[in-house]
Amino acid sequence: MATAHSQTLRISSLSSSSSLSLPSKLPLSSAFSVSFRSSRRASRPLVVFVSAGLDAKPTVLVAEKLGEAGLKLLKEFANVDCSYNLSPEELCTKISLCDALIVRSGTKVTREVFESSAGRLKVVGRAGVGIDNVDLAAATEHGCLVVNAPTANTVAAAEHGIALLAAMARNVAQADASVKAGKWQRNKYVGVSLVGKTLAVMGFGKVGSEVARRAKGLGMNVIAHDPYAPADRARAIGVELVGFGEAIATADFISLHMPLTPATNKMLNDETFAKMKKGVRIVNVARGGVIDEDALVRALDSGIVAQAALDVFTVEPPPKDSKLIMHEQVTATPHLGASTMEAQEGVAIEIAEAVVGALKGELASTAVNAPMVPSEVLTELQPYVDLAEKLGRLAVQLVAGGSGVKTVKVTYASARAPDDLDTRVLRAMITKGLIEPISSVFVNLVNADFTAKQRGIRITEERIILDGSPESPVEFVQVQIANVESRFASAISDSGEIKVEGRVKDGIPHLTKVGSFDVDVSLEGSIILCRQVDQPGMIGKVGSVLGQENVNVSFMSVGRIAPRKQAVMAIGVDEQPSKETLKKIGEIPAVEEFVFLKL
Ligand SMILES: NC(=O)c1ccc[n+]([C@@H]2O[C@H](COP(=O)([O-])OP(=O)(O)OC[C@H]3O[C@@H](n4cnc5c(N)ncnc54)[C@H](O)[C@@H]3O)[C@@H](O)[C@H]2O)c1
Ligand SMILES: O=C(O)[C@H](O)COP(=O)(O)O
Repeated sequence: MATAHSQTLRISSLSSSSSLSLPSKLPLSSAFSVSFRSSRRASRPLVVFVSAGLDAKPTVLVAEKLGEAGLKLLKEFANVDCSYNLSPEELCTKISLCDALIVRSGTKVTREVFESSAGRLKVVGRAGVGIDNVDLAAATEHGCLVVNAPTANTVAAAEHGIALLAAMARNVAQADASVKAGKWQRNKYVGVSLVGKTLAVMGFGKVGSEVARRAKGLGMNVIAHDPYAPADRARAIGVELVGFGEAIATADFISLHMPLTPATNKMLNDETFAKMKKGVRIVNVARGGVIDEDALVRALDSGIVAQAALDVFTVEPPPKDSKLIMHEQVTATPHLGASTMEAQEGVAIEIAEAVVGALKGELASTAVNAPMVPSEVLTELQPYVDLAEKLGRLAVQLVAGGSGVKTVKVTYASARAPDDLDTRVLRAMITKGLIEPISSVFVNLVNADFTAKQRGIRITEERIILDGSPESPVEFVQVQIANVESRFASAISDSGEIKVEGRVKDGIPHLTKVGSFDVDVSLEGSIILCRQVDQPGMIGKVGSVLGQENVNVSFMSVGRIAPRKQAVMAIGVDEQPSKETLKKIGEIPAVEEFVFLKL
């Protein structure tokens, strides 16, 4: 293998005029401007979700009632259209004029909504926890970020769960209706006590654990079932985590607090009701779909379930003649779990901040369909993110037309321990760099993996663990594209792949290797790569051709195998040289091949 040396020259400014057609047919510009700009800019968004031409205020459609404080925040940044009770058709019509949509649980954000938005919709904010009313797969495919407000209504939901538990046990709703009907039925509405009874909390997350804490205060014996909850968190509040079978078989009361997922759909059904203690009482403030409602009616009729208190239903609002709602042993509320003044103000602020942040290009910490990376990690990774995207852009432009990119290997060399380096953002940005120059697809952190998969590009990642101080997160990043031909033969490494490697120096991304040649050019503006026979005067010759067209050279570097043998010259240019100028470079006798690459 050739040992490549490199010499770096900083050249202030050279220029000229002339031309040549580009050796490849690759479209070099992308439909959207790129989110990561020159690392010399003072403050840059990490991810731009709004299309580039959007200099005017973005438009946010608020499709369900939102607290005033949240609306105020939104209005400071965006045009806010509050249109409630839209039909699905009206929503699809409006959405093409909106950059963000805010909903609660009452609006179905379907695939049709994303399709109708024609790419403009960049953020869906769910003012609450459950995102089962948003088609997440469709959102991801359309590069639309989904954020929720996961914490502000936790206490409200837990309090409602406890309210339903107590109201059910003491027949509060039924007795109230009876008194209002002019009756005085003291013997009919004898209840059951909570103290000393076993409550099974199904789903020991935010709401479930708050319900458990409160139920302990009421003197209940609380057990919980949650396959993903840490046992020590449960133990800390005196709750034992048990298996599903044990939970439903031993409980006097069951309270549901898991999300609706394919795994939890109709989790309580004929089979599971049959395994419960006769006379069990059930509370559901999670999602209606976790119970098979017809099976619950049967279980109530047979007495397996003595009572149910339900805030949520498979279809909301439920049909007026619903046997379940009309059942005497059922207490029902119209999805009120999150509906306290306090929770709604909190949720509105939480979602408004997340949506505004996302529209500004910040990564929301409550993103549902994008990697959640802590902001300090993002800040540290920022120049590497820039590097990653540019290496992807360079690598794909080196591929000869018709080769078809299928296999990409990314290597990160770092002194950090593998679990101390989150490469998801870097991989996404390399994918963005690889795909955007060759398609009209807008790639962001949300849809990068999906888009790569859809295009049949397999991206594998590898780590080189370096000795030494782990001060900087990454020493260098390599992008290799296998099984392709290159427009610039020197970009093919000894092992046969197109290879580009880069580093961050003083906060600025640099290209430091092309194929087997060491170079050093800062990744700003565009780049000309030239292979020539190493000889005196080459830098001057190329520089003066560019100078004649007033093309500003920002950086130049020569990597060579050995003195007077082949060398690769990397030239950073601020402007795009004309075809004539590129042709003149190609005509310099010692130049064997060259390529112009747009960053
Ligand atoms: N009625 C309302 O107005 C209202 C208000 C807030 C939340 N909710 C609903 O309550 C539920 C819980 O909300 P949260 O904020 O506590 O969410 P969370 O994500 O904090 O907790 C959900 C818990 O369910 C667990 N889980 C997942 N699959 C499970 C399974 N198969 N079996 C048992 N546990 C499982 C998870 O591990 C997690 O700990 C959600 O469905 C949410 O939509 C309803
Ligand atoms: O998942 C949630 O946050 C609750 O179900 C609340 O839904 P809502 O915002 O429609 O009240």
